[in-house]
Amino acid sequence: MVNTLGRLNHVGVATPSIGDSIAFYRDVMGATTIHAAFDLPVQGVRVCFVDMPNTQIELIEPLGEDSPIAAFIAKNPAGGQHHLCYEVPDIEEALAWFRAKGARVLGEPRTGAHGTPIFFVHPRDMGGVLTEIMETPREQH
Ligand SMILES: CC[C@@H](C(=O)O)C(=O)SCCNC(=O)CCNC(=O)[C@H](O)C(C)(C)COP(=O)(O)OP(=O)(O)OC[C@H]1O[C@@H](n2cnc3c(N)ncnc32)[C@H](O)[C@@H]1OP(=O)(O)O
Ligand SMILES: [Co+2]
Repeated sequence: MVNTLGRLNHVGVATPSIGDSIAFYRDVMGATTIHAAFDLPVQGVRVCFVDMPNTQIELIEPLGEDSPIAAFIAKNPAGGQHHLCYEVPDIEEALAWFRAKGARVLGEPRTGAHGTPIFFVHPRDMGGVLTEIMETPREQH
């Protein structure tokens, strides 16, 4: 059993329009803290965090045709819940653990939207849930 799994950092929500989604979370859901959207070319997405009392919603919009979420949006044109992200204290330790279990890790760790290394595990090895593993930011260790 993985004994280093930390808090749920965010719920990834894919959207065809971050602008429309921001309006929805602000005007319909009553979100009060919505951070500025920004492009993250290394991950192929435009990102915007919406704060919740206990976690964040991570709105992601495809950045170009090669985006890893392009196929998801093609299948779900209105968008939808895309991934869950858990924190771990040590990304290399977590990577070794998932690989030793035979889970399909998608690519190598890269810098994520919070500036710490992340990797993804295929939904087929995670009960149908695309899972992001993220190293906890230093100041929270
Ligand atoms: C903002 C930056 C960063 C952060 O710091 O937080 C991010 O969160 S970036 C988020 C976007 N990046 C990624 O998702 C990278 C990892 N993802 C991938 O490599 C791909 O999306 C994928 C998981 C391999 C799927 O790629 P796709 O091209 O869609 O492949 P398929 O269409 O062949 O799907 C294969 C299989 O998986 C099912 N699937 C696809 N996406 C999801 C999903 N989000 N949740 C659950 N299941 C998913 C798909 O339905 C296929 O299933 P079968 O039909 O049963 O084969
Ligand atoms: Co994410």
